[in-house]
Amino acid sequence: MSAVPYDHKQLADAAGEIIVNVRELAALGWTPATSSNFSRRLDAAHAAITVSGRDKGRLTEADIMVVDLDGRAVGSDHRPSAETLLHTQLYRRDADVGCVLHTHSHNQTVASRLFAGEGRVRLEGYELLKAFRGNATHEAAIELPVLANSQHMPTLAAQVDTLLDHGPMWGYLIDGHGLYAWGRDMAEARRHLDAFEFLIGCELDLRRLGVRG
Ligand SMILES: CSCCC(=O)C(=O)COP(=O)(O)O
Ligand SMILES: [Zn+2]
Repeated sequence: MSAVPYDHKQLADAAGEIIVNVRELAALGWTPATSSNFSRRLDAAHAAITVSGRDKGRLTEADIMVVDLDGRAVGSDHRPSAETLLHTQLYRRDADVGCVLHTHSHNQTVASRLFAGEGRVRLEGYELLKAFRGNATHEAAIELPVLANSQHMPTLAAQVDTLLDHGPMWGYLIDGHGLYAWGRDMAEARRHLDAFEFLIGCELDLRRLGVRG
């Protein structure tokens, strides 16, 4: 058995994929001021995740580390993301989850404030709803939950667990904070993240135009 219980090639591949994708997200302005965190499953017991506090627009391999699914660092002295539990809970719960992306875009943050009272953003009537796994038609509605912010990750994780008990979902907002989105792999997680961002932007514009709200 090797000294570290995960495949180094898999880690290098995952780190490369995270770096390329997060660079794009940072260029869009979705990761301001070192915010946001990103992870990819490595195997049944490990995930690669961003080191806490790093500038997500300038990630290198040294900014990606390995955690077990209890969020403990594996083979590294660095501190994993302060929000690691919100990643590992999804990997633990569903073997199909392969990638978790968390961003703090302007739209996500404004929408989280605007819709916190309702506890959700209802997304309905958009062709782009087909971007979400399992949604074959624009006629289906998606409810994007908005959770109260907390610095206590077990509190947030417990709320997410309760939501997931009620059916599949691909993301949630945290009030005044940002968006979590996930998928089977990086491509699917990106598609979900991009679709949420676009649809949230549409809902905000409709309110600015006085069409809704
Ligand atoms: C400066 S952003 C505050 C923490 C946060 O919300 C975040 O997404 C980044 O935390 P991390 O520990 O993953 O760098
Ligand atoms: Zn955050």
